[in-house]
Amino acid sequence: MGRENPSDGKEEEEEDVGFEELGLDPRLTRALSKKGIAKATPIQREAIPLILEGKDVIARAKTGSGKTFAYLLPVLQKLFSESGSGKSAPSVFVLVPTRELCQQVYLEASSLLEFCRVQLRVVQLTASMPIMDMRTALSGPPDIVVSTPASISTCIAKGALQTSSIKDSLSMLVLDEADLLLSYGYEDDLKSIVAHVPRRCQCLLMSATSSSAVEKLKKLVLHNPVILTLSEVGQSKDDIIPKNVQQFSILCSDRDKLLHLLALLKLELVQKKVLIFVNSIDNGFRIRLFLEQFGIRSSVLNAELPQNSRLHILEEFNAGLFDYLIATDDSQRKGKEQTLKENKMSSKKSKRQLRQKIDVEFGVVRGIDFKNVFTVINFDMPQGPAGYVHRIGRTGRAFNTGVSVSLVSPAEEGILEEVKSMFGDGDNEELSNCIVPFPLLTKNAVESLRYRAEDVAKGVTKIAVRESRAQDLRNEILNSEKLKAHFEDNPKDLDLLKHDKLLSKKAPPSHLREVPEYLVDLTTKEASKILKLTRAAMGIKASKKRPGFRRGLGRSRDPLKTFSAEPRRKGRKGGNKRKESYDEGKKKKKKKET
Ligand SMILES: Nc1ncnc2c1ncn2[C@@H]1O[C@H](COP(=O)(O)OP(=O)(O)OP(=O)(O)O)[C@@H](O)[C@H]1O
Repeated sequence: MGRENPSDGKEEEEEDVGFEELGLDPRLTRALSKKGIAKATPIQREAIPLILEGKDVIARAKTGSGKTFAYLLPVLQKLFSESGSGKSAPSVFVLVPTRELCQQVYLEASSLLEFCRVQLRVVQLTASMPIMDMRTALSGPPDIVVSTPASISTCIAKGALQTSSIKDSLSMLVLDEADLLLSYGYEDDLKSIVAHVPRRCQCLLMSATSSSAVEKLKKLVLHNPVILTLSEVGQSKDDIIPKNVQQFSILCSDRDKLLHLLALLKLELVQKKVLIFVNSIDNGFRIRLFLEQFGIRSSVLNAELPQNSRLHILEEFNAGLFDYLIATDDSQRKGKEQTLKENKMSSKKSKRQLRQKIDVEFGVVRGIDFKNVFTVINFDMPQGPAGYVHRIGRTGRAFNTGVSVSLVSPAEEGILEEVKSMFGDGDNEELSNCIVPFPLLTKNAVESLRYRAEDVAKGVTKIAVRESRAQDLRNEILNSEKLKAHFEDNPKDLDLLKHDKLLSKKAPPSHLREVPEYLVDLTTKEASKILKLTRAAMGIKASKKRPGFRRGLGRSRDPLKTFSAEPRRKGRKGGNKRKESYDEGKKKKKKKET
C-alpha cells in the first residue's frame, strides 16, 4: 500500500497489527473482539490513524478489504469525544449509493455502538421513506445519518434538515463506494449537499477502484486529502482479485450448464455457502426450479424484487438460513452497452488499458457484503472483466479464502480470454494461468448425472419459469409490507419468511434427492470425501458456523490445491502443488483420449 501524499512511496509489509496499536478506544477494540475481529486489514492499518488525526482521506482498496470498518471505527471514536449537546443537525453523514448498502452500514454501526454501550444514535434514510418518517428519524438529532445522497437532498429541499444547522453541526462526511455514487445519478444531489458542508468538515472517500468519478468527487468534496492506494495498482491480478480466491473454469455447452452445476453441488465438489450468478432473472428461476427437484433449496435475488424482500433475503443468507443464493447481476444493460463500446475499441486497446474497464462496470451485487460465501459460481459469464472482478470479489473477503468456478460456453470463451488478459499478458505464465480448469470434476462424474439432469431440465419449461417468477414476485410484494412493519419492531427476527420455499407445484420426487452410489465414480467420491474431511477438520458443520479461514491454515488444507483427479497412489502424500495436480490431471485425460 502506498500514499500519494505525503509521497513516501514506501511498500508496506504484511504484518499483524491489533486495533489497539492503531490508537483505537478500548471500547471499540472490545466490540471488535466480540465480533471475532482481532487484527486490522492493510487498509484499516493505514486509514484509521490518519482519520483519527483529522486528515481528509481517499482510500482505494480492493473488494472485501474491510473499507467499512476503516472509516466507521475512527468516525465512532471521534464522536465518543465530541459533545453532541446543543447540536441541531447530525454530526456525520455517510453517503452510499444503494439501499442495500445503507442497511449494511447502518447495521454495522448500530452493532458496534451496541457493543460499546455508548449513547450515540445512528439512523438510515432511504428514498422510499415518507418525509414524515424522515423528519422523525432526524429529530433529536441523531449523531450519524447513513443515507443515499438523494434522501439527504430531499430532506434539505423539504426543510427536514436546515442548511444552517448542517453548517454548524456536520463534522464528518463519508462517501462510501464513491466510484458508484456518480454512476447511480447522484451528481446533482451531491452538489446540493456539498454546498452546505462546512470547510472544517473532515471528508473521507472510500472506493474499490480509481476512476474519473472518484477524481471528480475528490475535487468536489475533499481538501488536500491523503490518498491511500495499493502501490502496485494495475501491475498484477492481485490488485483486483484478493490473493486468497482461487479461480477455476469449466468449458461446457450452454445446454450442459445445468448438468455441470448439478454435478458441482450434488457431488459436493464445492464448499458452501455458494453464490451463483446469472445474467437474467428467468435463468435464476430456471436454476432454482431445476435444483429443487434434486432437493437443493435455493433463493433468488434480483432487481425486480421489492426492496424489503431483497434486504430480508440478504439477511437470511448472511445468517446462514440457506446455503445457495442465485443472484441476477443487474449490470447487464449497462454491461452490454459497455461491451459494445469495448468491442469496438478493443482492437486499439492495450491490455493495460483493458484493466481500467473495472472502473466503469458494476452490478447490483457491488459492495454488498455476502457473509461467508466460499464459492462463487458464474453460471453465466458476466459481460466483461469488470463484472467478473466484482462478482468474484464476493468471496475471499477480509482474511477468508474462497473459490470461483465459471461455467464457460463456447460463445463465452472470448470473455474468459478478456478476463485472463486483464490479469496479465500471456508471457507471464503465473498471471495468465490465474483461471485454471476445475480439477475435481471428471467426465465420468458428469455423465453419470446426465440422464437425470436432462430429464428434469426438460420439465423446467419457459412457462414453468415464467409462472414461478410471477408467483414469487406476487408473494414477495404481499410480504414486503409485512416485512417492513415487522423489521421495524423486530429488526433481529429473521424467521418471518423463508425465501427458499418450494417453487414447483408438485413436491420434488424423493428419488432425486440422493445420488445413488452406483452413479458416482471413484475419483469423484474421493474428491467429495476430501472436501468433507477438510470441512470437518476446519470445524465447519453448517454454513452458519463456518469460521473465517486463517490464511496459512486454509491454504495448507485446501483440497483444491492438493487434490489430483488421479486415483491416489500408495505412499504419496498430500500437499502437492495445485499446478502439479492440473498437469497430472491433464496428462491423464490426454492418455485416456488417445
Ligand atoms: N479486520 C478484519 N478482520 C476480519 N474481518 C474483517 C475485518 N474487517 C472487516 N472484516 C469483514 O470483512 C468483510 C468485508 O468488509 P467490507 O464490506 O468493509 O469490505 P469492502 O472493502 O467495503 O468491500 P467492497 O469493496 O466489496 O464493498 C465484512 O464481513 C467485514 O465484517
